[in-house]
Amino acid sequence: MTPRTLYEKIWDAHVVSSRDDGTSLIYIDRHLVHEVSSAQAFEGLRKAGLPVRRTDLTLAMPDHNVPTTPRVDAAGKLIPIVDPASAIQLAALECNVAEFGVPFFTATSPEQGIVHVVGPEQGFTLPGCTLVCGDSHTAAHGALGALAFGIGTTEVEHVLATQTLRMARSRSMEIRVEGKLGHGVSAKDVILAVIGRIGVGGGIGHVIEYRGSVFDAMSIEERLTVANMSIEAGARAGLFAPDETTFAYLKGRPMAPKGKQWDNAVARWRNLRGDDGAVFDKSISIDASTIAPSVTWGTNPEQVVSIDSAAPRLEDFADEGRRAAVARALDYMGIAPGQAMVDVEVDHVFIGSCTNSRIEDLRAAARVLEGRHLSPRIQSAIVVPGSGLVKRMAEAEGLDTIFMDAGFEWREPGCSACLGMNPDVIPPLGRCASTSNRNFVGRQGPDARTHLMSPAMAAAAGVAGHLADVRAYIGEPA
Ligand SMILES: CC(C)[C@H](C(=O)O)[C@@H](O)C(=O)O
Ligand code: SF4
Repeated sequence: MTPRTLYEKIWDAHVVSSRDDGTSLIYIDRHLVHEVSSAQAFEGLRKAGLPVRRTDLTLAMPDHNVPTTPRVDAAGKLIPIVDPASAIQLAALECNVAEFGVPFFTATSPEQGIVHVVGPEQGFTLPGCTLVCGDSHTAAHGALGALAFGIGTTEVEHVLATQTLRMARSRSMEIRVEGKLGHGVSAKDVILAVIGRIGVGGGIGHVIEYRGSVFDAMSIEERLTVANMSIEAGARAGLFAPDETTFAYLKGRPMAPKGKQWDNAVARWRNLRGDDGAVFDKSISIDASTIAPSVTWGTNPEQVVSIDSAAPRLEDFADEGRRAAVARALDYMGIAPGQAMVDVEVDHVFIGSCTNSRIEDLRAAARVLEGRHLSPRIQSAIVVPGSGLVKRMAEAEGLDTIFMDAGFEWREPGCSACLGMNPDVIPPLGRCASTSNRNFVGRQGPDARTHLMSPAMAAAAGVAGHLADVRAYIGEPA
């Protein structure tokens, strides 16, 4: 048999039927549902008189529109949502899941959070499964060896009705990072470096497989950060082969298999790796020692540099079109060509999003903040845990106190300031050190300026009041 990549193996195992036009009907093992991309899909089912085919493989929760301020008052009574559009979205999801019998975490359940944080945390996401969600960052679940795709609302309806999806096969791409990461270099810096190298279009049409010693050494939290941003490189999905780290992470999770079923599952999952000799359509190799703590300077995640360097100069770009694009990005960001990144003053800090709101992210930020305080420049600083479970774990460790002593607000789980869809927005011309994944024009609010970075770097920027090199805040390597 021809050696196959991990992607090819999972794909082949899920093909229901194939057509001459190159598309296949793929079986879907898991479906996550949130309020933004599901309303019309449920409406479609209702009109067609169809049920949800496999409610047991579906899990819904609100995340994008929920306010991150307290949801119940001191007496335990629900606090109504002020924004009418959000209130309608959330009410629609609640009606839909009740009518169709879909398992649901309400905005006040302890398990609620961002779908991409909750899926892995609950053991809903499993190695070798196909997982979809009407959300582009579904790629994150590839961290556990799930073939995970973001889909549109029409496809959400198709999956709800049939538990299948029609898709064309993607090309395969290997991203290999070998060596040892330097002091203060995080998973976020690795994926920003990858996107900086291959560009926001570098992964188009491909499923990325992350391989090599750096990825092998990563925790699941770190792998989730990397896989999450596969989509920012244009890729269809990102995959890590499951290993002992994966099995240890999943064991005992509420929705993961138990007992004999667990043992059987692990035995199966051990085969989920690319065969020796499998050929990728594209292979990229990066030396870990070339990756530094990084920040974006522009308006897409590819526009990234190491913190100890400067924004580009226009004369660095021979191509006129590129030069104009760089000039536009710098202008939007209010950064002078060639300006040193550490000279860029910051006035907002956002620690959260499905990229960086897990317990390890919060620990990394808290480590920088312990015994320190936000700069008086900072107008808003919020920490938004990715889920209720992350929040409670952090509180049990005293991280909330560290954040609040440093001047941060400690919020309820949700997408928050990652995108301007709820009350957490960055004001026009406000500049935010953000642990999220998109720095597009207007992403965090109209005319807001976003610098993407790791949680530790965002904490350091908050303390300094300008973009700052985290290495100065975390001491020497042990
Ligand atoms: C609102 C939602 C559909 C969207 C996505 O698809 O990713 C959002 O999560 C985002 O990050 O921009
Ligand atoms: S946290 Fe941000 S990137 Fe993630 S799902 Fe929510 S809006 Fe999308």
